[in-house]
Amino acid sequence: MRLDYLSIFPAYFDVLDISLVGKAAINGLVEIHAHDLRDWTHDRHRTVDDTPCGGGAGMVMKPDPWGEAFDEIIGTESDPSVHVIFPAPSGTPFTQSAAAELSSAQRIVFCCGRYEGIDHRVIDYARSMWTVHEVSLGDYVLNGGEVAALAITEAVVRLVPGFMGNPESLAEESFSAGQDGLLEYPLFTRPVSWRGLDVPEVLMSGHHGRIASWRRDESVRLTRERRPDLTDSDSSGIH
Ligand SMILES: N#Cc1c(-c2ccc3ccn(Cc4ccncc4)c3c2)n[nH]c1N
Repeated sequence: MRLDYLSIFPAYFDVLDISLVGKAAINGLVEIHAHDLRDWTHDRHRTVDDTPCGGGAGMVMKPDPWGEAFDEIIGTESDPSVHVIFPAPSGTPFTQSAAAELSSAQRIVFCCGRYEGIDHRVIDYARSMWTVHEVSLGDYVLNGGEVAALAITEAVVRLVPGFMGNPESLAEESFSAGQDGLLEYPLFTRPVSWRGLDVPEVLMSGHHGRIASWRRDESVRLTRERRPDLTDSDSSGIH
């Protein structure tokens, strides 16, 4: 899997070299390429933004640098196997199932906007050439797309076959298909007693059936408390 990041702050992605994603890069599972969008400007000030047509506050990212960067980084041929991701507050909420789908992609290009966003023609052009995803991390406002690109990268790469030492652990995580769309149950390890707080006795019983039942009950309880929106979905084990 090749991952490209287009941003006016490419140094944001240096962190990928020290993380597990960096290890995946060393193992050849992923290739990481960060690019400075300003490298595709031609004026002295390396301008990437301009005022919004129709007025309004803030600045909008000009289409020209994006188009020239696309030509050099992706090419000028249409290829639906290339996934181009535009993080945006107006995007579709990014989910674990979206991460799972992207984990089989061979090429992902993250377009990290800043200011008020990117000229919409850039997204329209990308849609005419590649598979585009306009996604949002959640209902809060960030200053740009870089943090979202990092979060999406981690969610996707950890699902790439060969990345996780123990792929079975993925099946028990919150939001995974194996968890019936429920939140993960509380976790405990040694010591059994810590500052007057004890590990639930059932977990020390060695009775696998009771342990499984306790864990399921806890997942259902937590999901009902914290994510009632998940309890109505068809994939959840609660109805
Ligand atoms: N994914 C995601 C996001 C973003 C996000 C993503 C890309 C850009 C580019 C520019 N901005 C700043 C901005 C733009 C418009 N309105 C308000 C702020 C961004 C925010 N904010 N919140 C999320 N969950």
